Amino acid sequence: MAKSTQLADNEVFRAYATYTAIVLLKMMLMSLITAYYTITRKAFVNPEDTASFGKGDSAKKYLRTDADVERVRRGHLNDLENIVPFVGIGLLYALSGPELSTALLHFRIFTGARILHTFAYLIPLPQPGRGLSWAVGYAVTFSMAYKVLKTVLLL
Ligand SMILES: N[C@@H](CCC(=O)N[C@@H](CS)C(=O)NCC(=O)O)C(=O)O
Repeated sequence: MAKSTQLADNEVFRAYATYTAIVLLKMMLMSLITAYYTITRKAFVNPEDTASFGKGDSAKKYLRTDADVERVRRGHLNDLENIVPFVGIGLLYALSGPELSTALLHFRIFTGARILHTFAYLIPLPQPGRGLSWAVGYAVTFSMAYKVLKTVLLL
Protein backbone atom coordinates (compact mmCIF):
# COMPACT_ATOMS: atom_id res chain seq x y z
CA MET A 1 0.00 0.00 0.00
CA ALA A 2 1.22 3.54 -0.76
CA LYS A 3 2.47 5.58 2.18
CA SER A 4 -0.27 7.88 3.53
CA THR A 5 0.26 11.62 3.36
CA GLN A 6 0.00 13.82 6.45
CA LEU A 7 -3.46 15.08 5.38
CA ALA A 8 -4.81 11.53 5.17
CA ASP A 9 -3.56 11.00 8.74
CA ASN A 10 -5.68 13.92 9.94
CA GLU A 11 -9.03 12.54 11.17
CA VAL A 12 -10.96 15.76 10.55
CA PHE A 13 -9.67 15.87 6.98
CA ARG A 14 -10.62 12.22 6.48
CA ALA A 15 -14.13 12.98 7.74
CA TYR A 16 -14.31 15.97 5.38
CA ALA A 17 -13.12 13.86 2.44
CA THR A 18 -15.65 11.13 3.28
CA TYR A 19 -18.70 13.40 3.51
CA THR A 20 -17.60 15.55 0.57
CA ALA A 21 -17.35 12.44 -1.59
CA ILE A 22 -20.84 11.35 -0.42
CA VAL A 23 -22.54 14.68 -1.19
CA LEU A 24 -20.71 15.06 -4.51
CA LEU A 25 -21.78 11.55 -5.54
CA LYS A 26 -25.33 12.41 -4.48
CA MET A 27 -25.15 15.50 -6.68
CA MET A 28 -23.80 13.44 -9.61
CA LEU A 29 -26.74 11.07 -9.16
CA MET A 30 -29.02 13.98 -10.12
CA SER A 31 -27.62 13.78 -13.67
CA LEU A 32 -28.63 10.12 -13.90
CA ILE A 33 -32.09 10.86 -12.48
CA THR A 34 -32.48 13.70 -14.99
CA ALA A 35 -31.51 11.35 -17.82
CA TYR A 36 -33.97 8.72 -16.53
CA TYR A 37 -36.88 11.19 -16.42
CA THR A 38 -35.92 12.74 -19.77
CA ILE A 39 -35.94 9.36 -21.51
CA THR A 40 -38.99 7.85 -19.79
CA ARG A 41 -41.06 11.06 -20.21
CA LYS A 42 -39.71 11.55 -23.75
CA ALA A 43 -39.19 15.24 -23.06
CA PHE A 44 -36.10 16.66 -24.73
CA VAL A 45 -34.83 20.24 -24.86
CA ASN A 46 -32.26 19.82 -27.68
CA PRO A 47 -33.45 19.13 -31.26
CA GLU A 48 -30.55 16.72 -31.85
CA ASP A 49 -31.74 14.56 -28.92
CA THR A 50 -35.02 13.80 -30.70
CA ALA A 51 -33.34 12.61 -33.93
CA SER A 52 -33.85 8.93 -33.03
CA PHE A 53 -37.65 9.52 -33.05
CA GLY A 54 -37.59 10.40 -36.76
CA LYS A 55 -37.59 13.68 -38.65
CA GLY A 56 -39.91 16.68 -38.87
CA ASP A 57 -43.17 16.84 -36.91
CA SER A 58 -42.96 13.25 -35.57
CA ALA A 59 -39.77 14.17 -33.68
CA LYS A 60 -40.87 17.72 -32.87
CA LYS A 61 -43.53 16.58 -30.41
CA TYR A 62 -40.76 15.26 -28.12
CA LEU A 63 -39.15 18.69 -28.06
CA ARG A 64 -40.86 19.92 -24.91
CA THR A 65 -40.42 20.55 -21.21
CA ASP A 66 -41.82 18.17 -18.62
CA ALA A 67 -42.72 19.13 -15.03
CA ASP A 68 -40.88 16.14 -13.49
CA VAL A 69 -37.72 16.67 -15.53
CA GLU A 70 -37.71 20.36 -14.61
CA ARG A 71 -38.15 19.44 -10.93
CA VAL A 72 -35.04 17.23 -10.97
CA ARG A 73 -33.12 19.95 -12.79
CA ARG A 74 -34.10 22.49 -10.11
CA GLY A 75 -33.02 20.01 -7.43
CA HIS A 76 -29.67 19.60 -9.20
CA LEU A 77 -29.23 23.38 -9.45
CA ASN A 78 -30.04 23.74 -5.76
CA ASP A 79 -27.37 21.12 -5.01
CA LEU A 80 -24.87 23.19 -6.97
CA GLU A 81 -25.84 26.32 -5.04
CA ASN A 82 -25.31 24.56 -1.71
CA ILE A 83 -22.85 21.70 -2.14
CA VAL A 84 -20.19 23.74 -3.96
CA PRO A 85 -20.01 26.24 -1.04
CA PHE A 86 -19.89 23.28 1.39
CA VAL A 87 -16.91 21.80 -0.47
CA GLY A 88 -14.94 25.08 -0.39
CA ILE A 89 -15.86 26.30 3.09
CA GLY A 90 -15.73 22.76 4.48
CA LEU A 91 -12.11 22.39 3.34
CA LEU A 92 -11.09 25.66 5.02
CA TYR A 93 -13.02 24.56 8.11
CA ALA A 94 -11.31 21.15 8.18
CA LEU A 95 -7.95 22.92 8.00
CA SER A 96 -8.87 25.40 10.77
CA GLY A 97 -8.40 22.81 13.53
CA PRO A 98 -11.93 21.99 14.76
CA GLU A 99 -12.67 19.22 17.26
CA LEU A 100 -13.33 15.92 15.43
CA SER A 101 -16.73 15.48 17.14
CA THR A 102 -17.83 19.01 16.17
CA ALA A 103 -16.61 18.59 12.61
CA LEU A 104 -18.38 15.23 12.27
CA LEU A 105 -21.59 16.82 13.56
CA HIS A 106 -21.35 19.55 10.89
CA PHE A 107 -20.57 17.12 8.06
CA ARG A 108 -23.22 14.56 9.07
CA ILE A 109 -25.99 17.12 9.51
CA PHE A 110 -25.14 18.78 6.17
CA THR A 111 -25.11 15.44 4.34
CA GLY A 112 -28.38 14.31 5.92
CA ALA A 113 -30.01 17.66 5.15
CA ARG A 114 -29.01 17.54 1.48
CA ILE A 115 -30.25 13.95 1.08
CA LEU A 116 -33.54 14.98 2.72
CA HIS A 117 -33.73 18.02 0.44
CA THR A 118 -33.48 15.76 -2.60
CA PHE A 119 -36.25 13.45 -1.36
CA ALA A 120 -38.39 16.44 -0.38
CA TYR A 121 -37.96 17.94 -3.86
CA LEU A 122 -38.43 14.77 -5.90
CA ILE A 123 -41.29 13.04 -4.06
CA PRO A 124 -42.40 15.94 -3.45
CA LEU A 125 -42.98 16.32 0.30
CA PRO A 126 -45.26 19.13 1.48
CA GLN A 127 -43.54 22.32 2.55
CA PRO A 128 -41.88 23.26 4.87
CA GLY A 129 -40.03 19.91 4.45
CA ARG A 130 -37.85 21.09 1.58
CA GLY A 131 -37.44 24.59 3.04
CA LEU A 132 -36.33 23.23 6.41
CA SER A 133 -33.86 20.73 4.95
CA TRP A 134 -32.38 23.51 2.79
CA ALA A 135 -32.17 25.86 5.80
CA VAL A 136 -30.40 23.25 7.97
CA GLY A 137 -27.75 22.59 5.29
CA TYR A 138 -27.32 26.31 4.70
CA ALA A 139 -26.93 26.96 8.45
CA VAL A 140 -24.24 24.26 8.72
CA THR A 141 -22.17 25.86 5.94
CA PHE A 142 -22.68 29.26 7.57
CA SER A 143 -21.54 27.87 10.93
CA MET A 144 -18.36 26.44 9.35
CA ALA A 145 -17.67 29.79 7.63
CA TYR A 146 -18.09 31.55 10.99
CA LYS A 147 -15.57 29.19 12.63
CA VAL A 148 -13.09 29.71 9.78
CA LEU A 149 -13.34 33.50 10.02
CA LYS A 150 -13.16 33.40 13.83
CA THR A 151 -9.96 31.35 13.58
CA VAL A 152 -8.07 32.94 10.73
CA LEU A 153 -9.53 36.42 10.18
CA LEU A 154 -6.84 38.74 8.83
CA LEU A 155 -8.11 41.86 7.06
N1 LIG B 1 -32.06 29.58 -5.66
C1 LIG B 1 -32.96 29.23 -4.58
C2 LIG B 1 -32.57 30.07 -3.35
C3 LIG B 1 -33.38 29.75 -2.09
C4 LIG B 1 -33.44 28.25 -1.81
O1 LIG B 1 -32.48 27.50 -2.07
N2 LIG B 1 -34.60 27.80 -1.32
C5 LIG B 1 -34.79 26.39 -1.05
C6 LIG B 1 -35.83 26.22 0.06
S1 LIG B 1 -37.42 26.83 -0.36
C7 LIG B 1 -35.22 25.60 -2.27
O2 LIG B 1 -35.34 24.39 -2.17
N3 LIG B 1 -35.48 26.29 -3.41
C8 LIG B 1 -35.94 25.65 -4.60
C9 LIG B 1 -35.01 25.73 -5.75
O3 LIG B 1 -33.86 26.18 -5.60
O4 LIG B 1 -35.41 25.30 -6.84
C10 LIG B 1 -34.40 29.51 -5.06
O5 LIG B 1 -34.58 30.16 -6.10
O6 LIG B 1 -35.34 29.03 -4.41
